[in-house]
Amino acid sequence: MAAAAAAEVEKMTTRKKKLVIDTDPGIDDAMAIFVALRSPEVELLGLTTIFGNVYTTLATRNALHLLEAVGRTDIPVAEGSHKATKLRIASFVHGSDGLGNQNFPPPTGKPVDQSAAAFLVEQANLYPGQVTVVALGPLTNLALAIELDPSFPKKIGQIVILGGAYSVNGNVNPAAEANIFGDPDAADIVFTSGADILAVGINITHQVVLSDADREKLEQSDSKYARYLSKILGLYYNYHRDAYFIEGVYLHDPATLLAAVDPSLMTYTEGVVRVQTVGITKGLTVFDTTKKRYGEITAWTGKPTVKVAVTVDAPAVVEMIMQRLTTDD
Ligand SMILES: O=c1[nH]cnc2c1ncn2[C@@H]1O[C@H](CO)[C@@H](O)[C@H]1O
Repeated sequence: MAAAAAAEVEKMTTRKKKLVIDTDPGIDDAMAIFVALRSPEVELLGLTTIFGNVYTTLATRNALHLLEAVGRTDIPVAEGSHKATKLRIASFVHGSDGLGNQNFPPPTGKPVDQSAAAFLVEQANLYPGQVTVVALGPLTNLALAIELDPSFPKKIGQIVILGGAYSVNGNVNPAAEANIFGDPDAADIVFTSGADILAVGINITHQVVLSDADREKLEQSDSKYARYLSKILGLYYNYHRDAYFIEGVYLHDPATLLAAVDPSLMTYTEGVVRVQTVGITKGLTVFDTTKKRYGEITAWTGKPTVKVAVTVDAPAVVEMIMQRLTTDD
């Protein structure tokens, strides 16, 4: 009996985290996908695609291409929604092909015959409470999954969101961060859905910088992941130099992926997040720390709380990313 219990404990502690990455690849998305593939703690169930850095069709093509580039065609790709209210594509950050204007040949594989939202609902039903979705683009697919199955928020294990700018300016405009701005209505649905949510904003990811020295190390590494990334990083570096006046690039997506793998890399505070969906502050994430009892009912009152990252061990995150990308399987 004791042995059986011990075996069960062993199974629990060695069980890999089941992840689905909802992604708009994207240069830092490529890094995040590769870090996931190099993470022994992770079982990658699939990729779902979304517009943002590129249109959804290209996101699907790039997701398939990235998996082919590193020999992981065993991982399914489900294509996501093509539409938000108004599409804004960040080709100025990632290039018109989304992968540093390298114009790679088209992938040979195809997405599964199922929408991203249906794939997400299916995985949540297959492994209730065990699937973590790492959402690296606008939250349209997740909002559609909730529409498809209102019990999705309770069945999904956790949703780790790269999205929002908490007490700092946005990166689209002073109000809004790109992923939330991409579909603010979807974001508000997801944030107030009651799912177990961990949000990582650009107040965190702007602390996680890949320096020029790190880039050189990547270039010197002969891991297939580092070799691939070295090809596509140039444009992303140029963008950061021009837009942010920094030598280095922000590791938004891989940092968020690692928060899903090891939440102890960040600290969090809990409260209610609502998203502004109209006007000049469209896409603004407004966080109520629930520290004050307001005199009247507000749009935040009684809404489910989420965890928002407030600090990050940035050197540890960068080191983990570098370690995983500069070694091979
Ligand atoms: O200046 C920008 N405008 C639009 N998108 C950006 C910018 N910088 C980075 N990203 C992309 O949006 C997410 C983080 O907000 C990341 O996925 C990043 O690749």
